[in-house]
Amino acid sequence: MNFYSTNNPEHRVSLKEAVIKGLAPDQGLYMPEKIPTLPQDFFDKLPDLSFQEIGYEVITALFGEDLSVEQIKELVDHTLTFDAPLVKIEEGVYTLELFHGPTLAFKDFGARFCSKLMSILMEGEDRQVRVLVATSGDTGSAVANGFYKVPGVEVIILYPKGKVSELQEKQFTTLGENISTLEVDGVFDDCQKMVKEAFLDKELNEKMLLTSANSINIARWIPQCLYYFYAYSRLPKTDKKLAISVPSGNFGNLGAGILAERMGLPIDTFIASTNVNRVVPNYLAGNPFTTESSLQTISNSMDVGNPSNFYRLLALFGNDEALFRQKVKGFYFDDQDTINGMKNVKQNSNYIMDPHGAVGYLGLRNFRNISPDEYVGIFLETAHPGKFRNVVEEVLELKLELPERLAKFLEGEKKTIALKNDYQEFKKYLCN
Ligand SMILES: Cc1ncc(COP(=O)(O)O)c(C=O)c1O
Ligand SMILES: N[C@@H](CCOP(=O)(O)O)C(=O)O
Repeated sequence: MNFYSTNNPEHRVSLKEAVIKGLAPDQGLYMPEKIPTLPQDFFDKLPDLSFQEIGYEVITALFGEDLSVEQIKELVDHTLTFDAPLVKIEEGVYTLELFHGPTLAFKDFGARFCSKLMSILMEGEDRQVRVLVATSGDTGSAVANGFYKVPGVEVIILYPKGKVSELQEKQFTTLGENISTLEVDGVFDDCQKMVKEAFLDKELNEKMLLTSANSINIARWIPQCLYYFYAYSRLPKTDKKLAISVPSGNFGNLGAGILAERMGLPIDTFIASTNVNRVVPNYLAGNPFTTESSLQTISNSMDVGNPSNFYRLLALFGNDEALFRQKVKGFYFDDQDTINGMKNVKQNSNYIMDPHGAVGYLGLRNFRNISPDEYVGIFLETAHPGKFRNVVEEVLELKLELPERLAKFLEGEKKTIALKNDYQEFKKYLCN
């Protein structure tokens, strides 16, 4: 299958080119030229399939023309090595825990898939690839982990100084080897802008092979649709309509959910839940889409004012804005709302949410307040609360037990390079 650019549907490239380039030359995002619909018998048998079996079928439908059966099996088996349990929080409300992977965040699914797919596509080539990543916290750690010590790959992570949690920072600045990190004097959107500029810099691209492991890259974005199928498969049988709330920043995760729905998964409504970086909820409320400088919040990984995936969301609805606004509802919450949500759920359900999951929970609660009996809802819990332990411990007045694989990062020594918020400085770094 070929992939087109959201900026120009005539511009089409192969799977390999879309993955290796990451971003289209016209700055558009690559999209599958056709979205396959899965057959009804796949949906009928979903509850009986394992996560991996679901993965084989979905990935075959999307990449079956380009990859062999063995390659698809290798990819899915490498990605789905941990579970994503669906946990009941209260009547009609479930959370899908996406934090059981190596770095305890949902990005682990996409990062593992991306690194394996790149190695499959680059097999037999002796070119060195440089993977550039902009992160507000979790992408950096997941990608660093997913590509750690992978031969022929160098990863360079840009992150905003002082705006990621202590544990997130430790997870990507302490590894060394093929992972380098740049601490940028700016916000996440500045990091993202510099990375995108590098992909479009002709001079730079003549000297080196650059690619992305952010959700702009289809190899990071598409596999995120797998756990929506899995969530649906594990939901107790119900006649109610399904609403899924996605705590969002760069909107790759929500986009992957919409992709699953376009492939036939019966999700009635999506809820785009954000912190005060509310450009998408503003748009969904009927305003024109505008970007803003990002604001710092306690759900820091969602502090994005210029979400990369906005035009991909629109493309998934055939650029039909009315349909987009009908299918996706937006809500935003400030830090005090988030704190109250975390406290209420701990008190009423004895469940500890991280601040991002809490924003997802609140979006679902607001939506269900409108018509509670019609819907069953799932909100995505996108990171382990321990990654944001300072916030969680203070809000809930408790001491969190850190999983061992998280605690061990605290022992490592942070190694990073300070970088001005200036593209020329970044380019100089890359050329040295
Ligand atoms: C914990 C957490 N929740 C939510 C998000 C938002 O996801 P997306 O950027 O796909 O909207 C992120 C960052 O991507 C994250 O790290
Ligand atoms: N919230 C993200 C920002 C980058 O998102 P991505 O999905 O486009 O990689 C982060 O955790 O870094």
